[in-house]
Amino acid sequence: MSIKRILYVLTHEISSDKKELSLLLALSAGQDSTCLAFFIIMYQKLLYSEKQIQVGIIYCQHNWNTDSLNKANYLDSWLTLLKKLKVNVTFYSCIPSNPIATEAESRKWRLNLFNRVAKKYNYNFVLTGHTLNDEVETFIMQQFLRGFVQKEINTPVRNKNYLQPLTWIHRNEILEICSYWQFPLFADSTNKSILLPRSRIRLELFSILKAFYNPQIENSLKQTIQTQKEQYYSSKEHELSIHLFHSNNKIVLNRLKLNKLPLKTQKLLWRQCFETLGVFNIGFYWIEKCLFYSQRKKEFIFYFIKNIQLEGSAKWLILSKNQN
Ligand SMILES: Nc1ncnc2c1ncn2[C@@H]1O[C@H](COP(=O)(O)OP(=O)(O)OP(=O)(O)O)[C@@H](O)[C@H]1O
Repeated sequence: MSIKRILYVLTHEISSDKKELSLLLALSAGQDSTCLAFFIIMYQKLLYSEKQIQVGIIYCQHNWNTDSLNKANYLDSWLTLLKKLKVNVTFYSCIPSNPIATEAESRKWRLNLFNRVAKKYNYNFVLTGHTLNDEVETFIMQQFLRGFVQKEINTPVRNKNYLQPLTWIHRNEILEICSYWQFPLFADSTNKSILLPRSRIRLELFSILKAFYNPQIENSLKQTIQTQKEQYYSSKEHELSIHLFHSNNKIVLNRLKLNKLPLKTQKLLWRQCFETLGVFNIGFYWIEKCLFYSQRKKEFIFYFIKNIQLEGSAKWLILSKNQN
């Protein structure tokens, strides 16, 4: 993996016409975000004559496992190194006011914190070190562990200013870069605990799939995810044009516009509508029902599971949730 290519991707991801740019990097001390930190610093140094780039590094010390203290010490030495290199970086080390018990809670806490710090100090972008493997593992969790980890895999506080510039690189390639450049790393013991669903997928499921079926399983899945994402974003664009009204318990759609969209897009849109009302992973059967009813020109009312109903008239379709 060439450094040039990574810097090229970074430049594209962080495309901004502004002369001044400020980036907040979420550093966990793991290999991926450490590697990203060094790339950002390189990017800052290389572009210094064209752009003024402010770099902030945020580390959240959630203390939900015993490694956190060691990590904090490790980060101190990392910072000393940055000072030696005369790098202009602002560092934010954050500790929760109350103890956090689980990984899911600490994740929620730190995402909120990233947003707050970015807003307060005017950072244009928040960058995380997610890799191709993280995306693939999340995909598997969404497919097979529905409901159980729904809260963990949904990231409600994210917004478009979140960048994940390493999602096209395999974790092993990052490790190679880190070893080659001898970046300081911290091995988080929780990454090895099969009690966490994500680690179990990585350490057990993928190792079996790789050994017996497809050594490139992550890359193959990544392509599927990419196609899904493209469909999702194109349906998001359509969504804006057919939504007339939209709240947590009611969505009004323009039936005529909806019926002009390709079937695939209509299906995705219905799925998104259910998700807006808090119903995730709606079955194919119900989506087919929506397609069937949206073709009907007569007035109708159809009751779904979970207090959801679909009402239709010649022009409108109203998907709503009964609160009682
Ligand atoms: N405690 C934390 N403080 C700040 N950012 C974090 C923290 N934990 C995770 N992140 C951010 O979220 C990304 C993905 O989180 P994940 O739990 O997969 O990290 P990790 O595997 O422990 O470390 P890394 O991704 O750096 O190898 C990290 O790359 C980092 O950008």
